[in-house]
Amino acid sequence: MELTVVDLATGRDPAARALDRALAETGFAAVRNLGIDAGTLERAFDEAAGFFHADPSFKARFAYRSAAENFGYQAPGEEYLDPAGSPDLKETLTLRNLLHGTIAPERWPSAAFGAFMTAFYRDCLAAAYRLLRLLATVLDVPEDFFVHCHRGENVTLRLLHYPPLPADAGQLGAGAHTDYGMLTLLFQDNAGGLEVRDAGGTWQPVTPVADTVVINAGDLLERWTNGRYRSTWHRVQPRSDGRERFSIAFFVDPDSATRVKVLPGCLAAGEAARFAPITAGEHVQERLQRSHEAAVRRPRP
Ligand SMILES: O=C(O)CCC(=O)C(=O)O
Ligand SMILES: [Fe+2]
Repeated sequence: MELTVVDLATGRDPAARALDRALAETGFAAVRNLGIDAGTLERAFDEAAGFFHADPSFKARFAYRSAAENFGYQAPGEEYLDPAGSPDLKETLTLRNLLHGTIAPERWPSAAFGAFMTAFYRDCLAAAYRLLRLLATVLDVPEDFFVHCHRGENVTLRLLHYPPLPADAGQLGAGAHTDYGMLTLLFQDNAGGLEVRDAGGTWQPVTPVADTVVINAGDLLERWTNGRYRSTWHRVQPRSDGRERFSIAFFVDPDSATRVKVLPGCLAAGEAARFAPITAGEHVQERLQRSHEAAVRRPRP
């Protein structure tokens, strides 16, 4: 499946219209000229490779402690993005809420790594704000409506590594899931493996498009728009060809206290809201807990 390309260099209104169409049709888009420097992105992948290729005992020093904190390293088999399925084969370093001075120095593999990732996170958030402002124009809310409720408390940078394991029947690199929040930015190498479930229920491999960033709508954006934008199911196939895969996800999730209620502009006259209002923090925590508790409830296969 070729994702619709949304080029931010085409100007505000054309870009907003293209973004609206892509999110309404598939929930996914490939964004060009998002404003992330190519050299910075390359370094982010290099830093991720350096970390994931380190000794398991080193990585374990930065272990993920709880879904409430949502920060730290998880080895392959620790997370179930599909809580009803097998554990994911990926390993991850999750970096949440980097701009508010809450991260203790010992939680970082090194001070330089922490400084770089914090700067990269800031760049990603600025890029995400450009998209949030475009969405505000199409959804007929004040320009900073979404920016104001994404100050960063739940905004999360996540480094992912899919090791080159032999194919393992029934077990995925990342299990089938929808994303929990507003939007996700996904940077990937050219290894492929990402699949999106189309409207007919068929899994479609997503062809990587050079110099674009994949974005997708999450559950809360689906709720805000009364389903106009779909929080589309996706998954990642395991690496079975001896190659490894790296990706970097940036989850743009609303601050916990945000009340997510269907926007009036997304309801036609007389149309009922399909979703009850919900608090963002509760939804995101509930989804995080489920994907992590599966590992506690069930023995490893
Ligand atoms: O690694 C990828 O390409 C996708 C990962 C993903 O969907 C997620 O972490 O939510
Ligand atoms: Fe995802």
